[in-house]
Amino acid sequence: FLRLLVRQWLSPLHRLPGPPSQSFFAGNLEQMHDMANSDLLSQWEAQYGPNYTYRGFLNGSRLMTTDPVALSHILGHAYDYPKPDFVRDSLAAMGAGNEGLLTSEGDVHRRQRKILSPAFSLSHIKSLTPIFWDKAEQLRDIWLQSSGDSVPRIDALSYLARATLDTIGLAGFGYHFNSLSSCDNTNELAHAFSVIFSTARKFRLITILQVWFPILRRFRRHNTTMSAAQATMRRIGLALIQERRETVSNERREKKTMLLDGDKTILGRDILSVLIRSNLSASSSEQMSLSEILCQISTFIAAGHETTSSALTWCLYALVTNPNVQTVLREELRKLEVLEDDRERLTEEIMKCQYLDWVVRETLRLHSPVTNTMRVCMRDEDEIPVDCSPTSTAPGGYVDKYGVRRYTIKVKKWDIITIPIQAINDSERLWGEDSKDFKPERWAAHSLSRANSIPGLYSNIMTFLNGNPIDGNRSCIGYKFALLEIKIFLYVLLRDLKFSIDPAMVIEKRVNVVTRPFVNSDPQLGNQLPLYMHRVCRDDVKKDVAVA
Ligand code: HEM
Repeated sequence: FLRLLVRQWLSPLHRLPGPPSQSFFAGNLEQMHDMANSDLLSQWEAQYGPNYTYRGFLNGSRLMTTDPVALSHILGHAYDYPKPDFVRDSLAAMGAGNEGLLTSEGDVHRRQRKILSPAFSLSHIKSLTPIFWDKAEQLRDIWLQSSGDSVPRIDALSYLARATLDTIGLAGFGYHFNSLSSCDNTNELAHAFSVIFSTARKFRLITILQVWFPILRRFRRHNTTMSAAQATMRRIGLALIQERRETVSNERREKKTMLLDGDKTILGRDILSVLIRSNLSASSSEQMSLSEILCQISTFIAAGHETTSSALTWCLYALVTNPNVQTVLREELRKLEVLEDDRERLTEEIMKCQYLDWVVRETLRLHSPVTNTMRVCMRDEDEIPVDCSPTSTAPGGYVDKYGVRRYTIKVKKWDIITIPIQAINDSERLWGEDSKDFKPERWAAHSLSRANSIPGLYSNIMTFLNGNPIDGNRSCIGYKFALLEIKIFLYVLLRDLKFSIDPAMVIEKRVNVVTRPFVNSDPQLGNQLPLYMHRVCRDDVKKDVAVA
């Protein structure tokens, strides 16, 4: 504790400008708690520039940066700037385990990422598309059946969450959650994960204390549910691994081809099978242990399920609040219908459809499922470079608290850095005055905008974190999986269904690891997105296009 106080006292971050602290104990943390629905970070950026500090526990200064040059440096040197221990611990407790890709660091991470990479290559992800099609069509049929001639109201969030859970179960490790077909949470694993992610987090002092005093983490809410979920996960995971190992050993014995291109069956194609093959091909010192493989299974669920369902839900929200965009998109997607008999070609064309791509990028920009992440400096000291290029209103660099213009930020070991993913994605400084508006067309002229310098893995947005790593790649390994899944779901759902929303309903964002919608007037119902929907036919599409 004393070390913490001394470290905070000695941190060079004190020199940076930033908002005044609100309390000695919690700094600005309480103020920042509901920032998904406030304009707090935009205001701070406008007032203090892209590099500033806010205050954490006992007024410790933490760096907040939306500066593309600083971001490239911090995220590019991922092993010198790992996730802080309390973030890893909290992700581990939420299902990712202590030895999975999301929570491992340094050489262990490098080794795991190398073994996992083949399973996330585009060619392999494409071979999983039959699962995406099946689950999207199953959901569409459920919604079509309930739509009939009337206009029913459904909670899009809960259905999409079930559909994406089923998808990751099958594509990730060949497991049938069957949560779309059984709406009552009867699957023990599905139930465990739904409890963990369902509760909105309140601002609580104990949460801050748990960051600094690990012993208090024993009193986390849902610890019992989590332990039960982890035990269930372990039991099911061990059985799945054993099954896959036997299949892969048989394959090797029979010298079957390791790649299954051309084969339309799913068996043996799931990410876990590819991981086990890739692991067996690695040298024994590089191989993952059984417990590491087990952790990857829960990591796929924790990292790949709620994130994708959140993205899809916000896509539908963006489309109901921008009905003209929904009409144009449906028209574009319906043009691809002629390829229905050739699924492979249709999938290729869906991936190439420019308007769909703009809509998805724009949704992921404005509604990033993960709104921020944290890093801690592990170099004894470092100088983080900042954007030095002058703008029309300001010269490059930043002015510190003492009025000195500086071109780097000095940091010391243990200094904490917040990467505000959503605030980078909708920064007015980077995206222009209309940065908060949903405008798919902005992507037509994107290469000319200042946002072009954001080091995002995908489309200069930070939703999947950074591309071009220098040392250590911590960007989302599943982003191709997510994009393909999102696009196929949107094609299937929008082609036959038209969605709308009650215009009087106020939708807010609630963040609990991922961002989900919440109806302001219905807090007791928790996270939800109530939408109206009805079946569309060709004539409706023509009429809508004429109006749009
Ligand atoms: C729209 C959907 C998704 C979003 C927005 C998303 C976002 C992210 C972000 C922001 C990170 C970095 C977290 C950090 O370092 O602080 C990440 C990492 C990761 N994601 Fe995703 N993700 C998505 C889908 C998926 C899917 C479908 C999978 C797996 C099937 C997946 C697996 C992972 C894994 C394993 C990591 C850890 C990578 C590493 O540290 O090397 N994600 N994701």
